[in-house]
Amino acid sequence: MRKKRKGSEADTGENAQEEVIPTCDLKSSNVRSHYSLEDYNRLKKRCKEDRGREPVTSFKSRLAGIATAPPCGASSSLVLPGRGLKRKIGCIDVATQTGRKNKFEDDYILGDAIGRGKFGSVWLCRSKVTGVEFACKTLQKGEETVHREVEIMQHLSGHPGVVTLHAVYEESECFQLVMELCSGGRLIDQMVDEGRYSEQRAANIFKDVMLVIKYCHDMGVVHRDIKPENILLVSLGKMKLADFGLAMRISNGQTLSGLAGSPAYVAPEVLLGNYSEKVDIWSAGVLLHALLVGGLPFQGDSLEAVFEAIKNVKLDFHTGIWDSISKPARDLVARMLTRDVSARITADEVLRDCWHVPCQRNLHSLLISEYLLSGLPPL
Ligand SMILES: Nc1ncnc2c1ncn2[C@@H]1O[C@H](COP(=O)(O)OP(=O)(O)OP(=O)(O)O)[C@@H](O)[C@H]1O
Repeated sequence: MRKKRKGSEADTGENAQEEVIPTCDLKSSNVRSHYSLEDYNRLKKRCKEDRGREPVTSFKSRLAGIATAPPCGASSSLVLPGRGLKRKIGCIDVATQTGRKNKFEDDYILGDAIGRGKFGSVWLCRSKVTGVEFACKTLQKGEETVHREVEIMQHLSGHPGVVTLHAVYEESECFQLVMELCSGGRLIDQMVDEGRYSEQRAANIFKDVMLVIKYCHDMGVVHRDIKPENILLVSLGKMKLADFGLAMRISNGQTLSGLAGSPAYVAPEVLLGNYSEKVDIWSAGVLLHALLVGGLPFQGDSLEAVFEAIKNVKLDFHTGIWDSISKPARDLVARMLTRDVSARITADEVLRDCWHVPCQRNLHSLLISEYLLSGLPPL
């Protein structure tokens, strides 16, 4: 029997709210995702105290992971032909089947561990033929959603904003996913190190994030776990979206159910039941807030409090730090963090927004806020 991984509908009950700090692995995304960046040190201490309690099973299995993937090849109401579905859902796509002929170790030399998620380890590896370095993610087959993660990565691979899947090796117990190596680290680590971003810098990274979200939506995929922990940096300030472990196929007009995501980034409608690809817009709005302000918009001392804030807190864009942020930037965050899903803007509309494509109308206010932040005179 397959185990349930991130996203099992069965876990949407009251247990979902029991766990406050689900994991103490500070290298993982959870602690940072749930709380403000400023709270990081405080949480570090609490995590230390909590160490020894039930670790991984409590979090993604109860909260983040929630919609189960259909077993590979099984039919599912969530896998319908729809927009952008360039291939039918299946197991392993031909393009990445080459690895099946050989074993992984015939073709690659395994190096050091470079990342660890709750459901897989990521290693450095080097091609024996070309000498090129890659990242290799090992996914144990027992996990129900593993097949879906592989399939969705194959479906999306090729876009400059998606981590390219180079090869898939299917072994009896696991899949080895050979991916392009993103050596710039995670956006979250840069955010923690550097604090809030200038509007110009935030706009640069945010635009790339939105381009890849729009691509996913056009391809009929909802990522469901947009957060800076899943944004990997590459050279020249470019980024790649990673970790499609919670991603789901969706067709036009279809809705998903099941609690999935990371608490601080989760959209209110996810907590209520039915939702669509617009959840990624909400999460990207939380990310934009974090980039501009240096903290998360919806916080609390418990998971319940965070959810309560997501459902009810009215953000005030007129006081405090927002004073130094341009009106177009504030407006964009507000339009993304709109609880009324039909009023929330789409990825396309976000990309057409004037803030990150400075137009005549708001260029001036952007320059003013850059000036206020930097102390340098505007150009
Ligand atoms: N292509 C890559 N290049 C470089 N590092 C990577 C790559 N893919 C993943 N990593 C590293 O490995 C970590 C874990 O990867 P990933 O998020 O895919 O695993 P996961 O088990 O699905 O994680 P999570 O616990 O967030 O669900 C990432 O945070 C990152 O540090």
